[in-house]
Amino acid sequence: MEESLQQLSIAVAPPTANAESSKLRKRKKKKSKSKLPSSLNALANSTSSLPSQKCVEARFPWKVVIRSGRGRCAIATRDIKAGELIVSEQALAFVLRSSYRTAACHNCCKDFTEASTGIQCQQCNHSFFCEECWQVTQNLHRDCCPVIRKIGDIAAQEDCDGDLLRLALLLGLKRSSLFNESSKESFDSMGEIKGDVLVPSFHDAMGLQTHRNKISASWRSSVRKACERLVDHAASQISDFQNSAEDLEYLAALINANAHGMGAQGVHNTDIAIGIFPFVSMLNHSCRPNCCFSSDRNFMHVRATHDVRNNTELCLSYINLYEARDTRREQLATTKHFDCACTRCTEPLTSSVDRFLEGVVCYVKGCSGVLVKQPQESPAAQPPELWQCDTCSGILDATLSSGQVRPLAERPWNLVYYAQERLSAANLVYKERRFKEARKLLEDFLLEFTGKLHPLHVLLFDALTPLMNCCRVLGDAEGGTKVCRNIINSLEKVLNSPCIELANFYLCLGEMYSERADSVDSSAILAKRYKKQDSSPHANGVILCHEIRVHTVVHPLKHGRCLIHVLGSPVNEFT
Ligand SMILES: C[S@@+](CC[C@H](N)C(=O)[O-])C[C@H]1O[C@@H](n2cnc3c(N)ncnc32)[C@H](O)[C@@H]1O
Repeated sequence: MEESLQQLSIAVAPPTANAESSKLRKRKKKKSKSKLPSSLNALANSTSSLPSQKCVEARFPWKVVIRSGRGRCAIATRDIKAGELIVSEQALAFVLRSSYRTAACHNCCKDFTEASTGIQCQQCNHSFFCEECWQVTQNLHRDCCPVIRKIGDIAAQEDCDGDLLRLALLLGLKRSSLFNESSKESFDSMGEIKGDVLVPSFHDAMGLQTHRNKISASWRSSVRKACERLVDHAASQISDFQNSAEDLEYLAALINANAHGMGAQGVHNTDIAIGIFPFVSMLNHSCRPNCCFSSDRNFMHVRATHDVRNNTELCLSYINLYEARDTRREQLATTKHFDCACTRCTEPLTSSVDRFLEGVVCYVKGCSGVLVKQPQESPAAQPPELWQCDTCSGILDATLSSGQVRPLAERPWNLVYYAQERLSAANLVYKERRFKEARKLLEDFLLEFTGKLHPLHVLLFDALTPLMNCCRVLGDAEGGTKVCRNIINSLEKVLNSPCIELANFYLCLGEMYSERADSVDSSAILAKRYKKQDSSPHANGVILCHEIRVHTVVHPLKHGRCLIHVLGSPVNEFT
């Protein structure tokens, strides 16, 4: 889910499907007899059905079942091999993020290139289309274009996310078309399979979670005001706009709980758009997922990253997984409004890899264990905290004799605090693009805290990516390669490889080998070596793993490397 949406994170009043703005009510009396069909109301409150689930079962190896505490889940209906396609789905609706609105077509999400920059709508000035889409959608777009033009102002004045409002408007239009007799899409229309792709209907989105009762009051207030203004404007501009402010609020909450980022082709790690994919949304989150998703234009593809047994739940990750357990759980609770019940979050901390991510090296002489912070009764409790070693079982608190502990400044809670401060200072310099200084600060930070914090500690890990980038910007591809290898090493120990995070860093590694090969002109021998490394098992690992993400996207790989399908093989076999 997207950061800006998360910041707004949500609180939407329960939709009173029959409540509508007075203006719309008046308008409907005059213009339209249609009202929200009762069966649609029923779907909106249902958590038990996915209206078009027969389509899934007919084409893909999973079905939807309900599990207590997790709602609907996607369950494998046979053994699935790593790399197999779980689902391909066309977006029910999507919007380009405002900062990338010139990057791709607003109808099919195809990237623009230097040669073809897209046609800008001269009415709203916001939307861009490729030539093919402009031919077929310009009339449809003109209907909602005056409203789209207005959304920027409404969002700014009501302190609300414009992209969220645009997507809510598009979903609202889908909803209207369901019971608009003149529309081609009839109320009975259901999702369908076209070719190998699921094309959802609005029905399929209606049972999605919204967590409206858990949303903050400030979000509710700003989104509510923005939706009221949006509805007033839309009702005066769009014929048969059958949505009240409550309806749009409901859709905004649904978007916040379910929207997926969509990446730019050829640029890893960049979400240029957000979209709603009701079938993909059936997959719950796990901090140890067995599937991953990738987007290609306005399609989302999910693949298994591991072999999966029949009857096993299929899960994706909604968040960054190289985070401490508490941080992950807090992120999911505040931005997605649920308490994660995945296996990684519920296994005992003492035997989980999670203990290393916040662990401090044990102070007891001769012990190679890790001190783990013990759960406190109140999460807001102040230090001294209680830390216990996972190996010698030594307990560390403020009362420990001075012989056993390092100076006060190095007690775990102080140590972690100082490390955080130092890393934040270094990151500030990095963000100001003072790369030389930032590199020095990051290297000093690592020097000081390696050996004190556990080698897999998130703070040490978090220093590595900016350090690698500094090396690259400063032209030190060799230094960058070393740091990248450290990142991969930590990721492989912590995450359920192969996974997207690993794939991205393998790709970086391959790119850096390419850069090194290209930059070496004096020594043919060195260039040959780098080229060899570039096409080495490591680099193959990049391709094999990365392909999960870019399955249908041709990534600009150098030296004519081709994408090979060996997704079933764990990355380790290639390192
Ligand atoms: C995208 S939906 C997934 C489908 C959902 N279970 C349903 O019934 O529609 C995300 C929601 O599913 C539930 N969920 C997903 N992953 C979960 C997890 N690891 N633990 C508990 N609940 C989870 C939460 O309610 C979350 O807001």
